[in-house]
Amino acid sequence: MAHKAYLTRREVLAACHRLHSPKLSNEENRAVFGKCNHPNGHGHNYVVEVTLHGEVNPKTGMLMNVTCLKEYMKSAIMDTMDHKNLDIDVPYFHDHPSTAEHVAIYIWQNMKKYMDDPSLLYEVKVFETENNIVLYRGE
Ligand SMILES: CC(=O)C(=O)[C@H]1CNc2nc(N)[nH]c(=O)c2N1
Ligand SMILES: O=P(O)(O)OP(=O)(O)OP(=O)(O)O
Ligand SMILES: [Zn+2]
Repeated sequence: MAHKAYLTRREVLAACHRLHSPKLSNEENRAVFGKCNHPNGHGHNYVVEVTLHGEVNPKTGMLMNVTCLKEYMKSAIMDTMDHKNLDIDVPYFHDHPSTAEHVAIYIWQNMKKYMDDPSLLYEVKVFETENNIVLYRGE
């Protein structure tokens, strides 16, 4: 019987953003997002944890070589988001406020695009700060 396990890799990226919704007026944006709506933006060191769930190959003892997961995360997360202005450099955030919720959803969708077997993706966890954390499982 093949065992199933969860495999998680962590990456840290630095990016800046401004919480602002084009669907709200400037006054509403200020009221909703407060200091995070400041026009000049602010930065975070985002911690991202991607978790896979699948069978452990009895021959290799691996669900997936972590090196492979690292490559997926480089393409889907680091190359597109690290040291960028999310609202300018990442098209997804041109019409989605760059909240941690949307960052997690964006990463989920991008990982699915790069993975050879997207069915292995179980969860994306985004720590926007040490205190603000979002968990997304594709719902
Ligand atoms: C703190 C910050 O710098 C933020 O950008 C926070 C402000 N509040 C907030 N609330 C959410 N539900 N999701 C967020 O990403 C977020 N970012
Ligand atoms: O408001 P910040 O940017 O300091 O980020 P935070 O984690 O929401 O701050 P706190 O949890 O201390 O309010
Ligand atoms: Zn922020």
